[in-house]
Amino acid sequence: MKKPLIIALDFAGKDEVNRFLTHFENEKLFLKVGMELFFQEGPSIVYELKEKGHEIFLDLKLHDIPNTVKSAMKGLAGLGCDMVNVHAAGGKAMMEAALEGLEAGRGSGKRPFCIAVTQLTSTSEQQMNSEQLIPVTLNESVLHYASLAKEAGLDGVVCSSLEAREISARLGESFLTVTPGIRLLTDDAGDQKRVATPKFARAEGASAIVVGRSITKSENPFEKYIQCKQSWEGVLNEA
Ligand SMILES: O=c1ccn([C@@H]2O[C@H](COP(=O)(O)O)[C@@H](O)[C@H]2O)c(=O)[nH]1
Repeated sequence: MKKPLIIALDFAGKDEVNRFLTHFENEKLFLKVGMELFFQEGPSIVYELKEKGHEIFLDLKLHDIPNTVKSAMKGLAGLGCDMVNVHAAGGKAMMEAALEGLEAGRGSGKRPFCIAVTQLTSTSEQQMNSEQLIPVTLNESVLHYASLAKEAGLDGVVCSSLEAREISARLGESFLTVTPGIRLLTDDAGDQKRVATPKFARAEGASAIVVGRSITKSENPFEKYIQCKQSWEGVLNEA
């Protein structure tokens, strides 16, 4: 994977997506389809975006018993997306089952990358300790989930940029660290707790950044996309 900037298409439906994409006429993008859009539009949204030449991260964060996740992944494998994910909290057996499902469903096609969410970037250490009753540091929890994902054979994790460096150091550079919670310095963090700039994410060795509202809610989405891209590529001197 070539260090993509992935745009989170958190929209209610196709019309909004198509309106948004008019700002990106000749760009081939890496787009994230999440629950909001997929639950509204179903598989056709993936087919249509792929048809336009975009790469797709289908971010449905599966978390269920192994048998259910395996069957669901078998279905998702046929959609032609480039990346899918699960919650590492579902456990090693569930993650192994996800891979089995993807292998079973891919036919002659390429298996999409399969990554695991560690701790959501909207979770703080205090919240994790008090609500999930996980009595370790957030860093430890993320590293533990990342190790579990690696043992299960997954291709990488979703984590914040703050944990990317240590994950790569422990689990290897080829183990993907896909990092949401990305903001330029002047952007509002909103519900995100573990936030960083694209430039910081690159310095910490993140494999990919996921940017949603900073671009999608901007008055000039293309200009904001270019700013984020330049910060990610180290061209724009955003701290
Ligand atoms: O830990 C996670 C896992 C997934 N996400 C998703 O990324 C985008 C981020 O959107 P922003 O508007 O840039 O905050 C969103 O689709 C989340 O579902 C995440 O933020 N954190």
